[in-house]
Amino acid sequence: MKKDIKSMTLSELKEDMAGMGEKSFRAGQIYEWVHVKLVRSFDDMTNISGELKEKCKENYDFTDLKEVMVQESKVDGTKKFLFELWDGNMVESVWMKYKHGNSVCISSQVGCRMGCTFCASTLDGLERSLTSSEMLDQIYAITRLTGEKVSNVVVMGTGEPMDNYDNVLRFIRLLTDESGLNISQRNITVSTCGIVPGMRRLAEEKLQITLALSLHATTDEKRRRLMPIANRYSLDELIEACAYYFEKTGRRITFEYSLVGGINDTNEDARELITLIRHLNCHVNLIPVNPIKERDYVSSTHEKAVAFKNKLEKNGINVTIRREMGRDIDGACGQLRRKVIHQ
Ligand SMILES: C[S@@+](CC[C@H](N)C(=O)[O-])C[C@H]1O[C@@H](n2cnc3c(N)ncnc32)[C@H](O)[C@@H]1O
Ligand code: SF4
Repeated sequence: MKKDIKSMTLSELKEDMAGMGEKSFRAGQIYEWVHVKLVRSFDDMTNISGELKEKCKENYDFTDLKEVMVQESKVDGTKKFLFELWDGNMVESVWMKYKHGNSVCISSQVGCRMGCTFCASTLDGLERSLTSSEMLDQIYAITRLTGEKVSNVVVMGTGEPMDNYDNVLRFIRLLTDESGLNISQRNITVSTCGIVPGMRRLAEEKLQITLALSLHATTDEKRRRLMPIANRYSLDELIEACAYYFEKTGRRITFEYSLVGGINDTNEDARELITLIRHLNCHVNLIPVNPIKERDYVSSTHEKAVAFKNKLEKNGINVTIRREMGRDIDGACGQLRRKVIHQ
């Protein structure tokens, strides 16, 4: 079986080159073509001999994505890309322009098996996990297509990163490698629905990335109604895992809280949330839920969202209402892919 060259570290590639009787600087050249110059095939590597290119083609797969569709928001310029993978599966990625730089939201799996009731990504279950190279490809393709540098990456598209732990970790190491795109760890956020062993394992890696926890409810009972994963891990365990992440990394936790009208946006919910997290070094991101047509959840009103935010703020909690990016372009992740595969 061929190896996936884009998922290999520079030292792994050096070892391989030595095994092929090549000089080690060749590994550096190839790595630069792949991860800095972002070429799409061995044939584009102009300083590599024909003979070595052939050897590489025999030994390695070179992943690439096919752009299927782009939607551009007329409101804020956000672009949503639908890409086709080598096996015909599709993934979505989103490009957002902020004052501090360009951010890309990538998918980590094709579909998801976590079953959160408000999420379009899980409606068809999990197809498969993405390789590290397929996660990098989303960023590399968007960089080529927009002609602009990406400075921030959020693993918040379709999929549960902790359900694909090893590939996600390798992806982060490659993305932050100084011989590659060299994106700062501090500019990377990984969002999880709350798989406690994965969160603790990530804490042990002592990376400087931000861990975002999709909380969405303040009691176990309410959370179980929204997110099946809450049957496996209690809020107490989750909060302890968050404290552990901070203890190991010094990075404050982000709590994602999608406001669903009449479900989790009351005054009482705000009070319970304060009690739950006030002892933690954290930030809360309130996200008015993006309704999907398969479910009858509605977004909280703007007034409710502001009242919720004010209550948290008065109690000393850092909080923002997330700017809704690209609502006019099938904003909730997983919607565009479903629209295309079910048409
Ligand atoms: C799609 S998930 C992917 C990362 C990870 N699986 C998780 O749940 O955190 C990213 C974020 O989008 C949120 N989300 C999913 N569906 C949404 C919707 N319809 N409206 C608003 N947020 C949504 C999730 O709760 C989560 O906070
Ligand atoms: S919110 Fe995250 S974990 Fe839940 S179904 Fe969607 S992608 Fe999966």
